[in-house]
Amino acid sequence: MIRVAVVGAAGRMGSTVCQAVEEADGLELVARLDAGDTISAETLGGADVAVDFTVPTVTEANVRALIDAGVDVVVGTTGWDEESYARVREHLARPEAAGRSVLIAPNFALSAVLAMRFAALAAPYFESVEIIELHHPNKVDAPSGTAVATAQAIAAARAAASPDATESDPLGARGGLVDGVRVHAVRLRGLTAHEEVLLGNPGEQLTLRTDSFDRSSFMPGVVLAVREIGSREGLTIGLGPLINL
Ligand SMILES: NC(=O)C1=CN([C@@H]2O[C@H](COP(=O)(O)OP(=O)(O)OC[C@H]3O[C@@H](n4cnc5c(N)ncnc54)[C@H](OP(=O)(O)O)[C@@H]3O)[C@@H](O)[C@H]2O)C=CC1
Ligand SMILES: O=C(O)C1=N[C@H](C(=O)O)C[C@H](O)C1
Repeated sequence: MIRVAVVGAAGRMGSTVCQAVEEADGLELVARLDAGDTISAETLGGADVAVDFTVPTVTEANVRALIDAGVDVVVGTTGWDEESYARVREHLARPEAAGRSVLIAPNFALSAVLAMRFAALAAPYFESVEIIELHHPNKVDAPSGTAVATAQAIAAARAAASPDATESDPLGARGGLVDGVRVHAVRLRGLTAHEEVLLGNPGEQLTLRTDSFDRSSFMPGVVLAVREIGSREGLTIGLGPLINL
């Protein structure tokens, strides 16, 4: 039995994860922590693994506290970058953290993980590429962590910038640049989590689209990560390595 604590347990994702853990074979939910709770071996209730779905401003501090409390950590919270990954690697490399492992994934939905991979595969074959991410209006960060990861994967796969003759854009209507890739964020009531990658060539377009209509879409990936994290070492980024992608 893998004992699981959920941090951010009262949130949209945290509460869904609590339910998924309770329903999963071989997992036992032993602690629900949220804002205002202290992270310690005692409050984690004997957990082997903690799952963090909180907010970008606190997740790194939570991960350090969870490592110090002696648990492996699965993180879905966004807001990570190369510097914060490096700090977690350093924290894990200390002798006191021997045996501890952390997985941080911007998106646990299979359709999104595959869309990111497909976008990187397609990117070198197209002149233009732009990303549109669309989310519920309660989301606190933009662009989405998934859009950032998608743009980074595209930029790593192709050297060329998309052609763009825009000379005047006082309102920033052309979106933000992530590693040279344009990202546009939509916030709309009724949406959950969606992303389109538009790839254009003369006379043709490839559109890759992933839709999470419901937070249940993230649960198989979260449960897989909880089951696998104990057999991994150090920091794993993304769900890809767990599904041979
Ligand atoms: N990787 C993935 O597949 C997915 C990632 N996400 C990401 O997960 C994160 C959470 O999203 P969502 O559930 O919608 O957000 P919510 O705002 O619904 O949930 C966040 C929860 O964390 C709590 N919280 C705030 N600070 C702390 C703290 N210091 N310690 C413990 N809990 C705290 C909040 O409490 P309070 O409201 O009282 O502040 C809230 O209950 C976001 O970064 C989102 O982008 C979302 C979906 C999928
Ligand atoms: O806040 C959300 O809802 C989501 N956040 C993640 C992100 O920023 O990419 C994953 C998914 O898009 C849902």
